[in-house]
Amino acid sequence: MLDHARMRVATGAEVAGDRYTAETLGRMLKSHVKELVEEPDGAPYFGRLTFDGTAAAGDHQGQRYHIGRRRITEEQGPPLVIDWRAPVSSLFYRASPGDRRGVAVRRRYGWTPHPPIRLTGFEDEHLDLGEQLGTSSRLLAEEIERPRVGPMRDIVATIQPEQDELVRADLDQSLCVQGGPGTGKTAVGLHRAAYLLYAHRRQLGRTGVLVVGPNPEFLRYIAAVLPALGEVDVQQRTLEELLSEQAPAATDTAGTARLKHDARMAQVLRRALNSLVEPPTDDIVVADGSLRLRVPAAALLREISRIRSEELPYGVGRERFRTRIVALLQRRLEHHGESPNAKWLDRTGRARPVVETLDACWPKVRPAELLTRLLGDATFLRRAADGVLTDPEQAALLWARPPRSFRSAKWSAADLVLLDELAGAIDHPAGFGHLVVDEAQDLSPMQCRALARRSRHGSLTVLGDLAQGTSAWAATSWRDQLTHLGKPDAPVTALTLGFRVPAVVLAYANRLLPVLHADVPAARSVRSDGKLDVREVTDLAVAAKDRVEAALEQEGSIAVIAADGRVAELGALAGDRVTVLPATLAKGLEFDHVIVVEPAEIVDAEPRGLNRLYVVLTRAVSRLDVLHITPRGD
Ligand SMILES: Nc1ncnc2c1ncn2[C@@H]1O[C@H](COP(=O)(O)OP(=O)(O)OP(=O)(O)O)[C@@H](O)[C@H]1O
Repeated sequence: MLDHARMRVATGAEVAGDRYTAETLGRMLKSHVKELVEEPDGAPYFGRLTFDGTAAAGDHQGQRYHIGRRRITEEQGPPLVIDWRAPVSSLFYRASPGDRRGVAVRRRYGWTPHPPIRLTGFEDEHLDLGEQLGTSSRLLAEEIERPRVGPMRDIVATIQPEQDELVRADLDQSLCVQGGPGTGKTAVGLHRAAYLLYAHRRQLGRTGVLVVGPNPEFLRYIAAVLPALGEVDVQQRTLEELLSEQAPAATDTAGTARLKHDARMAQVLRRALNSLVEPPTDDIVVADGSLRLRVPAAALLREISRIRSEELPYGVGRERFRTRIVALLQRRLEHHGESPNAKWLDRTGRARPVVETLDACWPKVRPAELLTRLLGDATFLRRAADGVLTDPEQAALLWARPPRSFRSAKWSAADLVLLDELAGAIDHPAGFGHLVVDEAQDLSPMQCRALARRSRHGSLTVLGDLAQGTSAWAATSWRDQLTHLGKPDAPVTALTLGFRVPAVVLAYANRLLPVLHADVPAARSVRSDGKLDVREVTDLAVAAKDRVEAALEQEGSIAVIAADGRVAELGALAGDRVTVLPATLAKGLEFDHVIVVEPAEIVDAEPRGLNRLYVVLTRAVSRLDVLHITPRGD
């Protein structure tokens, strides 16, 4: 393919007609070559389907196809390798002896994990003879047991049938995946993004796909998956990055933050906005040549109430009001036997009396301006919050020392969410065609609304685990969370097969489940390997050092995870393969060997500390060491 593409660059330059066409064509061909050259050095294919000659095989009777990350073609003839996302490839993931649709043999290929890429073996399933390996596939086991070095990898070669169903769900289908630790939620979400881009390239090229993750560390870990699948145009952001370019410059107390994240705040903000709309005090009079066109205040008031009943975004309402005023003036003009043109309409919309009425009755407003007023002016807040927030709640919202102007206001993280709500109530933000939301159990109702606004005309893939909820507002029901996300009817599917955490480690962590206040099915591991070592020690730092040294004798990544307050003291253990990680940043990550230092401290550090511990204990791919001084039951 590369040779052909290069040749085309050469001939293209010679044969193209005028200079402009030649240049455009040349650029196009060159970027194609660049794309091919930059293709990550991966296995050219990972699977093969052999169809039988029966009618069930349909168009594929007697055919044999190789399946890979990308389609590979020669200049002519059928493709040598079919894209894993093509319709026929779904049989590679889903065909079974009971429902084989003409597939006689499924073959999986194994390759060396690093360049130079060499084929190491293959594995056949004769579906026509009733063979099915399922999760006992040796190549699947090798793939999931392979040491984790560097960033997260794609799973195209081993996507499981229940994962594939989620990956290939229709674009207009929003869905929610409740999955225990390591069941592949993140992997499914990323592969779904890649699949949707393949199946709806044009539509999504226009509207965009966005992946939202909990923090920058997590995004760095997953960043390479989509590019490895050839998709470089997906935006991957934290919610904070999505909502605001500014970083928070103030902090709220826990209680105030919680209140600001409460869904009732949306109502308060909406009421504050609406309270800016005032009835007109005077008629509008516009001079037009010798005519004086008048619209009575009563008519203006009627228009205002009509527009308000439509519940448009505030800014759209203001423009609608302008249009209606102009229409009323136009009617007066026509009354005098004149018919106005577009220029007249435009000019009148900007005429001083019209703008004055508009500014008086439906003033322009900036989110920061309004929020400053709301948090700084007890009377204004009371008007907006009366009957929605209690008196103590209102008092908790008010700034102790209001800033001089909205320009010098210092916003907390929660304030930035409120500002986004206001911006969205003034004018709808641009949305995405599809949004993948990871760790969605941790989103507050107000954060959910921010995402709902951005997917009004698109669909959502919502991923999470109620048992791993650690925020103060963590969800306890997916139905409620989906309602805040604007997709109340999205089906919730559970994934329970764990691909990361070995059975012995998962069984240990799952003992926490009954106290996590989450009604979720326990995950069970497909991995029987792995090691768990729980030790009572006398000196945590010395013990941690000792465990790190032992861990370094084996292959793979190592993480020392401790309560945030203890991390500094362990910092010196960090090294080439060793990460020292505060418990609050462990979410979504994975390491071959995890050393947890003093679980009791992790639990005590925050209100949902037990859930945090559950997250921390389930980061291990192969080995988990738990070091503790404090005896705590088990
Ligand atoms: N079908 C599969 N084949 C091979 N590996 C898989 C498969 N599904 C998931 N994995 C691997 O299992 C690990 C866990 O997957 P992932 O991080 O997507 O799980 P998760 O459900 O998001 O976990 P958590 O909730 O703990 O963050 C990853 O390394 C992923 O590549």
